[in-house]
Amino acid sequence: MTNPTLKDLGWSPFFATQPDASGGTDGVPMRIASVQRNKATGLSEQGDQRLIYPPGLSAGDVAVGDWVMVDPDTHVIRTILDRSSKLSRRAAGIEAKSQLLAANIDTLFITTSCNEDFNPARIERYVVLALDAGVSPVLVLTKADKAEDTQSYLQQAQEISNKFEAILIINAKDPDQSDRLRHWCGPGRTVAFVGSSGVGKSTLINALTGSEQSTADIREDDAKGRHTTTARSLHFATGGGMVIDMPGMRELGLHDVAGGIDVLFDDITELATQCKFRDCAHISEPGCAVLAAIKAGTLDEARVERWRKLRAEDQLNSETMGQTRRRAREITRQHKAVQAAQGRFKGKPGGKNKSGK
Ligand SMILES: Nc1nc2c(ncn2[C@@H]2O[C@H](COP(=O)(O)OP(=O)(O)OP(=O)(O)O)[C@@H](O)[C@H]2O)c(=O)[nH]1
Ligand SMILES: [Zn+2]
Repeated sequence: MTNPTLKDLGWSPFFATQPDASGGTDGVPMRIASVQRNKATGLSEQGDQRLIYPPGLSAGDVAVGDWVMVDPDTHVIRTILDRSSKLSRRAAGIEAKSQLLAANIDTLFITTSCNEDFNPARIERYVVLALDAGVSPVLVLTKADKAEDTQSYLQQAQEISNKFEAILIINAKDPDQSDRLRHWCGPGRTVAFVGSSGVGKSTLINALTGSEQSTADIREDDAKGRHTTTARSLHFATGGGMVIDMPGMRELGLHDVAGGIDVLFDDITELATQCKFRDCAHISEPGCAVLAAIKAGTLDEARVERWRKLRAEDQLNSETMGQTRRRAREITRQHKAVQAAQGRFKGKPGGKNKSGK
């Protein structure tokens, strides 16, 4: 492939007009293709480049899909440009930390199969993630060739949400069918895949990028499948557009997605405003409009239960992560104060400040 143009890589006026990009500096814009602990890979019109994190910036601050301005001589990242969209989750593990998943995505392909993998609660999580980030969700139902009744899956999917930009039912192994995804991969567009292991994400990504990443055959008795890839990465789709692979996402802990929950469950959100008590928990309160709708048969109780759980999880995670962030800020503040004091002690007023900012 000849070198891509910035536009091929997804560069747009949204990025070009940011002060850090257009401020007359000699920084070079690059798109992050992979993030490792000690380095990142950036793509530019000159090809790919190994990038270095400056002091104060670490791998956790940079997402695959990010646009960064890079020092052309040292290849040190100068700034991360504002993101048009950002996907993050609560990092796996007990510590309440946010983990960046991907940035500057236009479409999220929520992938599941027409079999036991199809799970409304999981699909809703992904939809909330996308809607909250302002990313368009497209539901891709794979293994249609193995299902007896694909229509029932379509119907269930429609009941989950009317916010999907499209619902595709396909055999991911048939190139004519996987080609339908190209509609969202035009030049300059960026798409990402999420879904359980073994649902066909690699098969679809390989079809779009024309490359041969390894796809492991899952055993029928191994419901979780086997993970063949572990790191997130950005690839070119043949015919234009970019694809972000996000493997190994066994858990999707949500945080700070109240807006996305409100949009996905807008009917319940609207009803809840009519409850008698403002702080109604919709469990047993008198005058609860949500419970009344369930009783009248106009609202699915299981869906309300999932809505309640998602809201509770989001509130808990957002709160604990807010505390972690505040604590981290406090530690940084104290650290800076100590550095400044030491700087003064050595006769350097205010401590050292190389950037001059
Ligand atoms: N019959 C059929 N098989 C499929 C379809 N999609 C995927 N497969 C097969 O299912 C297996 C798993 O597919 P992958 O593409 O590796 O799934 P994945 O989602 O990338 O899985 P991880 O890499 O573990 O996250 C492979 O053997 C695929 O060939 C489909 O639509 N129909
Ligand atoms: Zn209520």
